[in-house]
Amino acid sequence: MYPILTKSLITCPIVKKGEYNYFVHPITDGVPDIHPDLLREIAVGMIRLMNLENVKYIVTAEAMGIPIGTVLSLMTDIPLNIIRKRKYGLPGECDVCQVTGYSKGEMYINGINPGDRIVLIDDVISTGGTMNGIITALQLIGAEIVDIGFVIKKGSPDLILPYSYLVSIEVTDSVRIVDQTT
Ligand SMILES: O=P(O)(O)OC[C@H]1O[C@H](OP(=O)(O)OP(=O)(O)O)[C@H](O)[C@@H]1O
Ligand SMILES: Nc1nc2[nH]cnc2c(=O)[nH]1
Repeated sequence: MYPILTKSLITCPIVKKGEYNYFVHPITDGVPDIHPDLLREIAVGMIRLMNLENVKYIVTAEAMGIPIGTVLSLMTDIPLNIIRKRKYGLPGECDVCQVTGYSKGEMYINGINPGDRIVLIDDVISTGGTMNGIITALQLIGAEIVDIGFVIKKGSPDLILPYSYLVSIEVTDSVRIVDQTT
């Protein structure tokens, strides 16, 4: 179903971050480079998969949600809202606590208002820590989360809302494809 994405995953390197098996891939790291045919395959797949009806923003997290979010925005004409790792101190700025399998930090939401219909997208979900923090903050703001989509599901994340993905993987000393959406 996603031949370019699956081939790129099977061949990508793994590095250790402590005990965490971290796969290094064009879409999740920009390394070694991002090919347009891979971006196109992913964007078409995500547009087919997601409900984008009357959506005000495609919302994604800095940094690696940005390439996919940009392509989706260009293809759908829906504006992109980026949750940043930089604090601006603007009125209404909302803090997000981010915990992943290998890092902890803060992210900041600007420009989303109560009642806004939004979709959330990201390159990968692993523990679900990043997206659960984002969902909780957006629910506090009062945004309407219409749909959530990832390119890659790694392992068995625990997310507080339903979501879809293109390809599911397990990562040990290599990447194994578990399933793909059709
Ligand atoms: O489900 P989780 O365990 O939370 O992991 C998923 C998050 O990890 C990556 O971001 P990262 O914080 O590495 O930042 P980057 O996009 O700047 O590389 C990825 O872009 C997701 O946002
Ligand atoms: N590139 C990359 N990003 C991640 N985000 C969460 N887990 C991973 C991983 O294994 N690789």
